[in-house]
Amino acid sequence: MKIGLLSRNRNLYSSRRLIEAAEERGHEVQVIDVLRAYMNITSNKPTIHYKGEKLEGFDAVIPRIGASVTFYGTAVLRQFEMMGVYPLNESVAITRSRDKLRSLQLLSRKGIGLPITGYASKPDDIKDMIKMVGGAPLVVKLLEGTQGIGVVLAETQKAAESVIEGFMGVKANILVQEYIKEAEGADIRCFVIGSKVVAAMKRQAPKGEFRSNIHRGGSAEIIRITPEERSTAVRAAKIMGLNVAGVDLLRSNHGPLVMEVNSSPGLKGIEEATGKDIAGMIIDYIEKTSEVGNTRTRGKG
Ligand SMILES: Nc1ncnc2c1ncn2[C@@H]1O[C@H](COP(=O)(O)OP(=O)(O)OP(=O)(O)O)[C@@H](O)[C@H]1O
Ligand SMILES: [Mg+2]
Ligand SMILES: [Mg+2]
Repeated sequence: MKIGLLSRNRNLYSSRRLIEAAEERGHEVQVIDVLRAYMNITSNKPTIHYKGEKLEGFDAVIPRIGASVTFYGTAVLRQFEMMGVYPLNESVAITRSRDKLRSLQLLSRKGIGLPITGYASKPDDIKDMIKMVGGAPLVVKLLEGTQGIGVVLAETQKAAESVIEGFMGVKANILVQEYIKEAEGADIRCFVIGSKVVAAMKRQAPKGEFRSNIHRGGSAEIIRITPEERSTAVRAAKIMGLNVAGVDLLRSNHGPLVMEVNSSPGLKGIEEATGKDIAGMIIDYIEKTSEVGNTRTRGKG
């Protein structure tokens, strides 16, 4: 097969591993920096050019589109879809998963367990909003945050009020969420391929910290998950329309709660923690599933 890897940097661990796994299996891989691709959207003959040449003959594309290039990156991916190229994850599913509110709404509609979550733009009554989500302690999250930055635990009503007021004062988009204390500073990353969790790791925050992000000093180890956790992760990926997803769960005393569903989950942490060849499994999955039009949007993007 000829596989396009949509990635801004071929030297990142995930890109390197995917190239390696594809080449080991006899496939040809071209790395495409989406920002450098340009497209012709004339009726009926979608084309993509790259460095002066037409991109042709691809059987599949693997999107590894960073959050900061979602808009243009998904447009390039959509163009591939319109050309009949099989996408590992579809553009519509990626767009959907990048919108945290939309994702939570979709998951809630299907009855997936979620922490009680509130969202507001300019509430007149912050006290009532806090009451609505069950009161302090609360987790307040900047929607644009990653790696745990902008995730704050407000332990008291007063702290919650002032954190929310503070974020709103600088016009930040925030979520206000029930604090799952019994998770004890851990979350579980389930790596889903197709309809299976192929690997799972537990990330544990250091002492005195509730955020399990590796960037915040968290540590990762392989973990056995329960059948309920397994089915929750698989269902969440499916609801988002993602073939490959990183589903983050919190263990609450009323079952697994989905924190988020990631459409370009990194391979480094999970391969190191579990010793599994996730890149190889992704390429095997593409071999089994890549067919023209084998997407929910039937190649219409
Ligand atoms: N409602 C919650 N209850 C308990 N712990 C939480 C809750 N929300 C988040 N955490 C902890 O804080 C960490 C960071 O939160 P989250 O994953 O939402 O933000 P982020 O990692 O900054 O964002 P992103 O994953 O998009 O980069 C989680 O991994 C988890 O350990
Ligand atoms: Mg996170
Ligand atoms: Mg996240």
